Amino acid sequence: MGRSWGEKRMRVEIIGAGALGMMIAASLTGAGHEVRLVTRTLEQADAIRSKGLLLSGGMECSAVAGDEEQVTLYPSAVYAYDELQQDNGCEADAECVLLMVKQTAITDAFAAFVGGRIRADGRLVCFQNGIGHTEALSRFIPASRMLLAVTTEGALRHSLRHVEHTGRGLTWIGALAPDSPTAEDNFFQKKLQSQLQNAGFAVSLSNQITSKVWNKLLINAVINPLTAVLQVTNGALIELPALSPLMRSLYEEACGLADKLGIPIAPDLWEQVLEVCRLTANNRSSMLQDVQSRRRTELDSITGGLLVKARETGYKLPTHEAVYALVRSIEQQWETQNS
Ligand SMILES: NC(=O)C1=CN([C@@H]2O[C@H](COP(=O)(O)OP(=O)(O)OC[C@H]3O[C@@H](n4cnc5c(N)ncnc54)[C@H](OP(=O)(O)O)[C@@H]3O)[C@@H](O)[C@H]2O)C=CC1
Ligand SMILES: CC(C)(CO)C(=O)C(=O)O
Repeated sequence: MGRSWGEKRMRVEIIGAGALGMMIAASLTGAGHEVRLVTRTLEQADAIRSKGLLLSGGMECSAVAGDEEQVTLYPSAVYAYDELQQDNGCEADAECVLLMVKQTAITDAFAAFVGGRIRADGRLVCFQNGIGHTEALSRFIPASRMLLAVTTEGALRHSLRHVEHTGRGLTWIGALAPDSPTAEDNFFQKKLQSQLQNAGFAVSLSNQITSKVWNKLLINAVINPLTAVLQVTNGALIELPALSPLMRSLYEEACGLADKLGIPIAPDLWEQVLEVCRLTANNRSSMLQDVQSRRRTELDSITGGLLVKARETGYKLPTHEAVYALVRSIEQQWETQNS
């Protein structure tokens, strides 16, 4: 008899217990999956081990909460990165590793660590915004074992263990190397889709995930740097008439590059950019949050990712060059102060 992808719970390892990692870990735990969560610090691992994850928000359609406004959930295991670096008997036995760190955390040493966490028949699913990370990871993990996820779910971290699900969205998942998928590849994707759906997420599979990644990249490349430079919420961008031509230039330059690279962009993407500004009007973009917390932003994977592709193809992105220099200068101010 054939296997059914909905029939069995998954054993999942989530690396990165930030906003997205804690929210998805809590939701999968609530749906009965075996979740191992990997934090950066021992302090956070201890906090979650002793008091659990606190999930709030988004409860109206959550699979875990019923009528509660917040729930506490205990993942099956929690480890700090350093603990897993030591030989502590925690095998790389998850069928699926969900990577939920920011692009800025993906150094060669970290990519090698992630490679060591994937079992021989396991899969890595990368949730990062932007581009460039798969090149670093594929030095340690075969491309055939990597999937990309693009999500418009919103999550906000309030403390080491409290996360708020700030907005329900959609998630697309697809293979990094979509040509000639095996029966095993198809089975895995359908199982992951079914299990995430059963944890309350709206998930679609895509055999054009690169195009989805680029559509989200273009949205981020228009919104994020401008909010970071101007220190305004997403909604303010469409309230300031003088910004409109600048946003449009960023958008058109990036569309021209995608076209040159043969990557399909949704015909209504400009309307989507404006719609994201309207729907998330009061939100601070992730880049603005990073700037305000003096953390290194994902600039190099968003605007910088476009600039790398442009250089490789001899394409010019003057407006993105200018915006890159502005955000990078903001980062350099505090790098100089801290050195
Ligand atoms: N938040 C959201 O709503 C969405 C986020 N995304 C994307 O998802 C990715 C994650 O975003 P988000 O969750 O917001 O980011 P966060 O910064 O909230 O979370 C990233 C987490 O990774 C942890 N981390 C860093 N290095 C390591 C390490 N060596 N081992 C284990 N953990 C590590 C960080 O730990 P520490 O805090 O201790 O430094 C942090 O908790 C980003 O690429 C983002 O663009 C996409 C869509 C929506
Ligand atoms: C879509 C947007 C701009 C929402 O804030 C985002 O993805 C981000 O902040 O990184």
